[in-house]
Amino acid sequence: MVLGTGDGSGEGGTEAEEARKTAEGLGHLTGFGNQHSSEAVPGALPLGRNAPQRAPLGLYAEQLSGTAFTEPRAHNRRSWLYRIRPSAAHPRFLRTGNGGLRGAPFTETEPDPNRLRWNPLPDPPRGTDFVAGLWTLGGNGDAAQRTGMAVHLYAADTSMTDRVFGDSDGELLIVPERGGLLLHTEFGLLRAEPGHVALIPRGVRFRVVLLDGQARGYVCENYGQPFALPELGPIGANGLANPRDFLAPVAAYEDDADGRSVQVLNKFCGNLWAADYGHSPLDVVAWHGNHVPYVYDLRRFNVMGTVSYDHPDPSIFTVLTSPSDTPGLAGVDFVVFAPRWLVGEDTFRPPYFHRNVMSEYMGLIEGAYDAKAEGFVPGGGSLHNMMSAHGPDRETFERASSAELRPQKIDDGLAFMFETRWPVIPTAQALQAEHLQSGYDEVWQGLQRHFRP
Ligand SMILES: O=C(O)Cc1cc(O)ccc1O
Ligand SMILES: [Fe+2]
Repeated sequence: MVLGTGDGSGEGGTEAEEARKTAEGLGHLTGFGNQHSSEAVPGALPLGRNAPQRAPLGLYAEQLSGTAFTEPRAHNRRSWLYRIRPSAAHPRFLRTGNGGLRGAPFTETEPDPNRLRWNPLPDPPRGTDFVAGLWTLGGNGDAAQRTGMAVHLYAADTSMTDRVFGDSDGELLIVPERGGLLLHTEFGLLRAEPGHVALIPRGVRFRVVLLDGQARGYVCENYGQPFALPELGPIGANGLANPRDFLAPVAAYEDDADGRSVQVLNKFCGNLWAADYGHSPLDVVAWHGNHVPYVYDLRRFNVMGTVSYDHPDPSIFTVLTSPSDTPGLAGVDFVVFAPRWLVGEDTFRPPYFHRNVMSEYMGLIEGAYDAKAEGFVPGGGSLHNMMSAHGPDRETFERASSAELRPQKIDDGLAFMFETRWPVIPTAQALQAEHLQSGYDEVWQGLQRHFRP
């Protein structure tokens, strides 16, 4: 597929309608971590070698490495791109404004043990695109050490046209809450609707077209090892997120007339840098490899749970995990609370009261969450940092303690969690935000004394 460059004036419909038509007709490749390959023009992919003396069709060969050359095969991520011009053909990057974006290390505020909860981001000023609409809530680790993560939110009302974004600091797990996204990446196009997640690997350039005229959601920026599927252990060979439900794009390229200027925004060690390319950097005609973007529909998650008693730990809901050097201890896990049946006998069924060494940022994509009767709303989020006491609010506790324990379908919501081994240090803007809720502690007030010795 050869693509227009999206100046928003396509004939026969609005930009959003055109984009939706494109999004609905997209092909894709399936599987997680595969060695995929794709060519938009037959013969563009060299056979039998990666770097022939002259690449086919006059293309330039370029390797994009997401892991060190020498990492074990099981972890190694790299792709070969065959493009109209090499990425190296660019002028100097210059610093540009970071807007609401912040990076690790997070040192603006004193680490705060309090439980915090936010309402959704306010609507953005008109003309805000995805990158301009990014707003960092907090994070941990150090981008320069390739450890830790950041929690960002975004609110946008405008498509990116003459600019693309790439993140040297980490991969981006995008969780749309409102408005579909059409992601034009170096590898081709992906459609991500609310209820899907999209992953843009470290360094991969992309621009975001809005399918519904406005968009809102969450982003987990993972500075550490790339997200992988969790081991299944005694669960067996199937279940949780099944590899074949991950969709990678097929090759599609933009071929501009010379002279068009495209701004490439690069996030590097927390700051934004910009360079004007004289061509579209989304000019990859063919590619192969496993450092690739993908989307996953969270409703495909094969939920496991108890069929006897007790509330299983939410690690059973892990979609993707970024491992650390310590087995079982994730830099960050992405966990989904998807529709499921609750059947536990003599069991307090909602999430239990707990204090956790891991830090939990939670967001809501739609509906409600079974631990919170009120105040945790779609587009909002909560932060329960290392060892902070939390769990069901008063209303949920009272209801669930006396509920009749019939099999019960939870199908009125889609919540998720970024769970990380280090505390999430809020940014100054997150602590000063008008949409930070006051009085969150009150949801646990009034839990009665029931002790009868
Ligand atoms: O705090 C939360 O709501 C997340 C969570 C859910 C659950 O089912 C068990 C533990 C846990 O931290
Ligand atoms: Fe929790």
